Order: sequence, then C-alpha cells, then structure tokens
Amino acid sequence: MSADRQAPAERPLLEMRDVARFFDVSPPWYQRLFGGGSRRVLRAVDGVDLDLPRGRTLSLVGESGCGKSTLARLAVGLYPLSRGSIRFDGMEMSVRDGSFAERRTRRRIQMIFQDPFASLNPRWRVARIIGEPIRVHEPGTGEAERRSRVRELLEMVGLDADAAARYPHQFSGGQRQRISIARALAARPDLLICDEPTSALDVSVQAQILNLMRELQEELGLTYLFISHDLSAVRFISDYVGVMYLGRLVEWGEAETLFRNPRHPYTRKLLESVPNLAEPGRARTPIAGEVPSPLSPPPGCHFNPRCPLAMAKCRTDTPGMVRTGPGGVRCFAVEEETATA
Ligand SMILES: Nc1ncnc2c1ncn2[C@@H]1O[C@H](COP(=O)(O)OP(=O)(O)OP(=O)(O)O)[C@@H](O)[C@H]1O
Repeated sequence: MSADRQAPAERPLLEMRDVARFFDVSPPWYQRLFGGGSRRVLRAVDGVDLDLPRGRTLSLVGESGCGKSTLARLAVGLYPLSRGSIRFDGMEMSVRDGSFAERRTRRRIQMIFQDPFASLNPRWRVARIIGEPIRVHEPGTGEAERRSRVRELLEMVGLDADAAARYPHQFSGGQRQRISIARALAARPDLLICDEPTSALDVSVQAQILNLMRELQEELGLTYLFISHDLSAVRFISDYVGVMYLGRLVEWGEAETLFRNPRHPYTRKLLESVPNLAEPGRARTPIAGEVPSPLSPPPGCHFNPRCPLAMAKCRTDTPGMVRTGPGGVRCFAVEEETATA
C-alpha cells in the first residue's frame, strides 16, 4: 500500500480512477468449442471516475444490471479491479499485500447489505454478531469492555441493551437492519457502503432507517456510498448522485442540481420514469426500449439506441466527461449545448 501527500482536508475520502471490472462469463463448453483465447467478457463496470468527499453521501442510481453493486464491491475490496485504481484516504487499495497497513485501512470501509436476515448469522446472538468485529479489529479489548461497547452500539442504532441476548430471527426487518448497522459501526469505519439498505423494508420503516443513517452521519462524521433504486430515498439522503448506464458513469453532480436540472438524456428519462419525482400532474413515462446486453453493448455512447438526441457520432464515438459545475456529463449533445452557450 502506498500513500501520497496531499492535505487530508481537501482530498476526497474515496477516489476512483478509470475503474473497471470485467467478468469472464464463457461457459466451459464455449472455450472447448472456440478455444481458450476466445472468451465472452461482460464489462460490468468500465472506466468509472468518481470522487467521494469526506462526511458526505454519494448515491449510485441506474437501471438493474448497470453495475452499481459491482462498483460498490470494488470499493470495499470484494472484487479485484480489472483496470484503474481506487484510493481510500490517499491509500492505493488495489495493492493487496496483506500488510497490517492494508488490513487497518480496509477495516475503515464497511458494507451494509439489502437483506439483513441473510447477512446476519442466524445461530449467533446479537452480542456475538456485533462483538465479532471488535474481537477481530481490536484484539486487545477485554470481555467486559466489549460487552459495554456492544451496549453502546445498540443504543446508537436505537435498540435496547437486552437485544444483545437475542437471535436475529427474534427481530423485525427494520430492527435487523439496525443490528447490521451496529455491526458495521463496531469496526469504527469512516466509509459505509450501503447496497440497497432499505429496499427489503416496509415504507414506514425505510424512512426510520434513512433518518437513523443521517443522524449517525452527523454524529460520527461518516461518509456513505449509497445504492438504491428508490430515487426518493436517494434524494433524501444524498449530497451527490452518480448515474450509471451499462457499466459507465454517464452523469454525476450535486443531488439537488441533478434532480432539478438533469443534463444527460438518460438521467432525464430515469427521473421522468418515477411518478413522485416527475413534476406533479405529469404522467410517468417509462424509458423506451430495453437495456442492451452488457455482453455486447452498442458502440459509441451505450445509450444511443434509446436516446432521443442521438447523433451520428453517438453511434461510433464514446463521449468524454464534460464538467458541469462540480459534476460532469458524458454526452455529445450536452457537450455541443455547453460549447454554444
Ligand atoms: N460475479 C459475477 N459474474 C458474472 N457477471 C456478473 C457478476 N456480478 C455481476 N455481474 C453482471 O454484471 C452486471 C452488473 O451487475 P450489478 O449487480 O453490478 O448491477 P446493479 O446495477 O447493481 O444491478 P441491480 O440493481 O439489479 O442490483 C450485470 O450484467 C450482472 O449480471
């Protein structure tokens, strides 16, 4: 792991540069038939540049299969990168040398999953579930101190101390997600990667969890990378939003600006497709056409077959990221609009 010198205050906590992750999805028979050199490669994430400032929330949105979860998993180190680099607090995370510095840095990135039931060990009491990260990351901690820290964490997420003696199945979905959050916090993270943390919950419970996340962010200075299909939740919780389409980031910017004035034709369509985000009284308009297969994405801008503004070059060339205020847009039409403005 290596760190470079830049004042920590100005440096984003997470910096992604040209991040890509490809999956080899050739079935064994395919290789037997066409040879080892001929492979079917799925470009789940392809060339994403993104900065996440400290203490802020950046959400990733986009239709199913656009690469949000893969990008989140790359950030937490669950997959190796196929290309590019990820820096966390100035540390290059693609170098996996198993060193103490690497382990200490990885502890500072924790993940919360969509289904709290599947991600909690059903045979462990809550005390052990939340106590385990403390045992792993702070091995010098005594039993009494660990128990007291578990109680403190339960209180932080709004659960009574007697929850410690119970098993995950004895809790509701919302309470289980609180336990998952407490477990993540037990590792004293700076960055929480939240992959659809509320989508398995009832609507009223979703709001409680989002409020809790905001309170914890304020209290602990946490940074969130938040993934959700629920654009209302995204609008509520985000400082920044990144829009993905077929493995690429097509637009990003400050949340309110992006929701009020989306620039990329795909972002516009995505927002129009959500009833309560579209202007009141305006009908919901689903995005026309199917998302192309990530195994053979269209050349040029991936969105061109569905785009109302597509020009000839959109079918052959890939647009670069044009800066718009603190964000950016990858679109030739926006590029021309900006150049003539
Ligand atoms: N381990 C894997 N092996 C092969 N393909 C994968 C793997 N993980 C993801 N993919 C593929 O990569 C693409 C992006 O998937 P990903 O789960 O990142 O999308 P997503 O935007 O999070 O979707 P969703 O919103 O449905 O969770 C999809 O086409 C998916 O099928």
